[in-house]
Amino acid sequence: MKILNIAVGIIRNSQGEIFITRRAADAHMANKLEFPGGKIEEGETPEQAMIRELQEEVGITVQGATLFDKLKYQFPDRHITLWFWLVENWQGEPWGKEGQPGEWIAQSALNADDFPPANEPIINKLVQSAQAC
Ligand SMILES: Nc1nc2c([nH]c(=O)n2[C@H]2C[C@H](O)[C@@H](COP(=O)(O)OP(=O)(O)OP(=O)(O)O)O2)c(=O)[nH]1
Ligand SMILES: [Mg+2]
Repeated sequence: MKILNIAVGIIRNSQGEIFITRRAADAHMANKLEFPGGKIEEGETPEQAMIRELQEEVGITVQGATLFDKLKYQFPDRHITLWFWLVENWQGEPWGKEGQPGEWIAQSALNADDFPPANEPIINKLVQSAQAC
């Protein structure tokens, strides 16, 4: 059984859109949409890991982030803890630096079915808070 700690960024612009990428066809949760991010390495804090992953995967330099939520999820083959950071200040323009497709999607238009099942409460929280605006 794998135990993984994952840090991801919910990159939100001033129009209320979120930058989403698509996971590779050969990855765990293949072809699902995701918040860019990945595994927290030895000696890193969750925030440091998220900052590194966003530089590596989408080419931005995070300048400000707040913890949006933290949750645990059990897949059949792995137990993961996910740290979701809300990123509203950064330098650069996010793009799929590793060849993965990326796009801006209105926060209110996110669909939990497109994401790994672990993300469901987070997507619901984002959609509900968008509707309240
Ligand atoms: N990046 C990301 N991973 C997610 C999300 N939701 C979710 O369940 N996951 C899972 C899928 C994977 O099992 C794990 C993230 O691993 P990853 O493949 O992104 O890790 P990584 O970037 O460090 O990649 P690698 O070094 O293993 O190639 O977390 C999400 O929104 N974003
Ligand atoms: Mg990743």
